[in-house]
Amino acid sequence: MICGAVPVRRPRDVERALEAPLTCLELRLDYLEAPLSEAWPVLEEAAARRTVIVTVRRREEGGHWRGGEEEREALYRKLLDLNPHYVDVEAESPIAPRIAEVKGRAKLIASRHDFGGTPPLEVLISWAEKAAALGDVVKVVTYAREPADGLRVLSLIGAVEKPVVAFAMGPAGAYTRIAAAALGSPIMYVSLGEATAPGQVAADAYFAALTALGVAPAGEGLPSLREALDWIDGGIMYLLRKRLEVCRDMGKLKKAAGLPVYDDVREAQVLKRAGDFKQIFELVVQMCKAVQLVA
Ligand SMILES: O=C1C[C@@](O)(C(=O)O)C[C@@H](O)[C@@H]1O
Repeated sequence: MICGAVPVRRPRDVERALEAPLTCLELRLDYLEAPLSEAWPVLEEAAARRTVIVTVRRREEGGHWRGGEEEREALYRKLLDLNPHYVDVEAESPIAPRIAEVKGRAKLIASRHDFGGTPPLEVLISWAEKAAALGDVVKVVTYAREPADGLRVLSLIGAVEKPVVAFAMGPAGAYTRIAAAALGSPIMYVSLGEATAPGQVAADAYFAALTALGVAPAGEGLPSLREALDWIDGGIMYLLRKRLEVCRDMGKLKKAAGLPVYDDVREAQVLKRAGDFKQIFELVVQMCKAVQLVA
């Protein structure tokens, strides 16, 4: 399940997230600035229309919560009135066992986040075991200082009885966001604009990567095929935005070197390579020339 991580400061943040072609949203209420009463209607709408994870991430684990623990627990208890599919609480926090008692039908994601690094494997396993004793789903997310750190975190997937979400944050851990999906991690987090963690990949980029690797959804029937199209369209839009960024950089270099924007020979090569997509690429080339002109 690919989950859009939403920093919920005000109702509009949730309204925008509901426009994304994602079936799952993580509502990060530790960011909340508006009164809860003002956000409540759209939170109810989100819980009715999407698979929703609610969480109020504490500061010690990279969250934006600035209040006290009593207030945080009260907010969690109120959020459970939304009947969310999941509630995510840090396994280490004193409130976790109490939330586990009152969670109702919501599944508890017992989580552990280390934004400072990635501990030795035995420590990671102890975190996963503690979380498995408390929650329905285990989540361990650390920061990779080097690529090898990610391998230790990924090894938690399948290491305990409960489903495990495990990957590493940061540039060195980026590959684990793909590998974890391939290894069967049940929930993966993507950004819908503002990332909620270092190394978090934009939804469209994630679609492109998983589709390219054959890890995109391939179910039966129209809904699954429509989801696959959403993923492919997202990947196409991501790569087109990337192409425009490269063209803007090219425009700056050409201007500095006194070179013309238009290069007919290069343009002919691109359109020849486009084959059956020549008409589409004629428009793409026009867009890319336009951004070079104003670079
Ligand atoms: O735990 C996670 C994963 C995450 O930290 C990430 O790295 O994408 C983003 C958080 O919002 C979420 O609660």
